[in-house]
Amino acid sequence: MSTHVDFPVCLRLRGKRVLLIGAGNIADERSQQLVDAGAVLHVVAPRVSEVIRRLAEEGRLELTERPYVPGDVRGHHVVFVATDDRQVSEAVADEARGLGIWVNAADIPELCDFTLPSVGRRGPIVVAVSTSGQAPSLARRLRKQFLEQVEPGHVQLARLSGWLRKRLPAGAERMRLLKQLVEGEAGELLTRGERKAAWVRVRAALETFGEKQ
Ligand SMILES: C[C@@]1(CC(=O)O)C2=NC(=C\c3[nH]c(c(CCC(=O)O)c3CC(=O)O)Cc3[nH]c(c(CC(=O)O)c3CCC(=O)O)/C=C3\N/C(=C\2)[C@@H](CCC(=O)O)[C@]3(C)CC(=O)O)/[C@H]1CCC(=O)O
Ligand SMILES: NC(=O)c1ccc[n+]([C@@H]2O[C@H](COP(=O)([O-])OP(=O)(O)OC[C@H]3O[C@@H](n4cnc5c(N)ncnc54)[C@H](O)[C@@H]3O)[C@@H](O)[C@H]2O)c1
Repeated sequence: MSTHVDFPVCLRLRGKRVLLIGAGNIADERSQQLVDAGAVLHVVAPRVSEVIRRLAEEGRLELTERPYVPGDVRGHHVVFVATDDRQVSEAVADEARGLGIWVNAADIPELCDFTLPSVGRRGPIVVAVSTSGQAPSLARRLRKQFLEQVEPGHVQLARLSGWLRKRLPAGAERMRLLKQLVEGEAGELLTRGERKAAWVRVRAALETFGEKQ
């Protein structure tokens, strides 16, 4: 049994050119996630699902309705293949590899430069579970369980931390304050839904911000 582990990252795809070959069931969810992430998405496929057609009509992706042809991959940062034809997936992966462009082939690990974890979201919080390719359906089950543990208070806490990050100058004191926000009383109160009491603690901490520098 393989003992390797994959290296997890969160890609910032806003404005990046992404190619998706195939427009069926698997491509549906991929295209929605990629468009939500702000990717400039180009889909190539002869048969197109309703979801992808609607996204194209809304101008949220570019659609080319024909089979893949060599040359399609050039000019993209990353490529996803989700076709029902293994030979097509191999040809796309070959072209991508020749150009040094990273490729994911749905359900074909040996063609993948990266694999996809099972993903769930609550606001800015992302739960992603990988099993290093061993058990995708377990990844899905665990993702659902972990996501249930993310409370509305956690989402508020993440948003508050993000808001403070933008407003306070970076440095040791900000780091201390944000760590204290999450690990201390304010975080505990927010997680329990006691927003007013939490805000009193945050204001007190902000009033003394700058004095300890
Ligand atoms: C997590 C998720 C993300 C996503 O796809 O978005 C994902 N697969 C999901 C579901 C799923 N896939 C399969 C089943 C049927 C049960 C089963 O076979 O176990 C189910 C369960 C279901 O459908 O409920 C079949 C399957 N998948 C792969 C193989 C090939 C092989 O193992 O050799 C086969 C056999 C094909 C065959 O037999 O022909 C391979 C991969 N699938 C991966 C990701 C990557 C590893 C992720 C990890 O490390 O955990 C990797 C390596 C490559 C990749 O695709 O990136 C998504 C859940 C999304 C969600 O949360 O809903
Ligand atoms: N749908 C599932 O739940 C599921 C589960 C496990 C594995 N898979 C695997 O994932 C892959 C994709 O499944 P799916 O359900 O999305 O298939 P699908 O039949 O819904 O869609 C296949 C897509 O591939 C496109 N395609 C075919 N030949 C092409 C070519 N030459 N160039 C470009 N596009 C081409 C088709 O036009 C279509 O849009 C398959 O290998 C399937 O075995 C799917």
